[in-house]
Amino acid sequence: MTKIALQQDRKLDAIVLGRAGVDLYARESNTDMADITGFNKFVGGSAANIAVAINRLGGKVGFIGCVADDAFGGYVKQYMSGQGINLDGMMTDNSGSRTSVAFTEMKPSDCTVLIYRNKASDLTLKPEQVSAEYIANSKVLVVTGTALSESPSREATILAMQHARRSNTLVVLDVDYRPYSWRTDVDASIYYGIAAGLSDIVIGNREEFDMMETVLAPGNKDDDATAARFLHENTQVVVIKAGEFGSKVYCRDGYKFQQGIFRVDVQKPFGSGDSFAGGLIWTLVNGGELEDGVKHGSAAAAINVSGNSCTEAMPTKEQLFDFIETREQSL
Ligand SMILES: Nc1ncnc2c1ncn2[C@@H]1O[C@H](COP(=O)(O)OP(=O)(O)O)[C@@H](O)[C@H]1O
Ligand SMILES: O=C(O)C[C@@H](O)[C@H](O)C(=O)COP(=O)(O)O
Repeated sequence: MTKIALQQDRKLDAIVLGRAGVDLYARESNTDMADITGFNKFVGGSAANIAVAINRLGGKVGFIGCVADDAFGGYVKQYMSGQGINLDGMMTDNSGSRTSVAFTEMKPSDCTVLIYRNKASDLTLKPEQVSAEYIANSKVLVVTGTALSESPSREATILAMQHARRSNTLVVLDVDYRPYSWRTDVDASIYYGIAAGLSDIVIGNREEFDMMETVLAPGNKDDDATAARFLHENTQVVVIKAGEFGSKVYCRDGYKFQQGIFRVDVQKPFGSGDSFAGGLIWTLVNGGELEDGVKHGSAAAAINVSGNSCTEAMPTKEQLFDFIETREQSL
């Protein structure tokens, strides 16, 4: 079994950096966007989803990001602080930017998600708004990679990672690659390469690692070779997710293992990656083994894809353990 060394004497378990926005989920299931008659409103955005996932399991969570100075920004902050998430690192931008908004169909597969991110507020985060002291108060800094796609958020994100390294705060990179956010895959692979080198743990799916290998190993599809390539500089663990095929985990000392999925009745495919990261990180900050973390992440993801949203479908600790126990008993 593998333990990840963490600083224990910290006020926060994890700070998540990236976007928090509004998710509007179709009221009707299995209906095309053109025929949907209305949407239900939730807080979403990859980083907010991960923050809520860790918080719902019982972790103490902070956030670094930015929303617009408008009603949607107010709604996002009200929801997150209402959940008990510390928002000392959450900025409000009044330059005319807009809080990120996603509209989704509700289908088990081939599900359209339209994300409105013109002049997105989260990408206005500035280096001078990132506090070294705040990050030094947390066991883990979780970076969601879309924050690297544009300046000044890109510089703010790299600075946050450098602060974390200096204060022995464990750095986790969730690749969170949204192709339309980037000019080219070459640009993306360069900045993701820098961020991966600053990270202790890198979590991504095959397509995301393909993008990160654009320059160094174009066309590579071999997970073992990918892991070997990324297990350098500060990186101790590489997690390669594969949706319904589960995930593979590689450690710096050569140890590797796989985790399968928990089969459920899927309502929508999105939210899986964010709940997976939440379950994994929550386990590690509580001193759990990496193998248990990946199992908890997989279970949290299965619960989430069978739910009606991302944030509100994140499980509590009791729901997570009940789910795992029930599934294992029925094997
Ligand atoms: N249909 C599914 N049923 C159960 N678990 C799933 C399903 N899809 C994904 N998962 C779980 O969520 C994890 C992350 O999902 P994946 O789709 O690979 O991430 P991402 O959304 O970042 O691409 C998977 O490794 C798996 O454990
Ligand atoms: O990430 C977003 O901006 C919107 C999310 O909340 C959204 O619902 C989503 O697509 C999450 O998907 P995931 O990255 O597959 O977990």
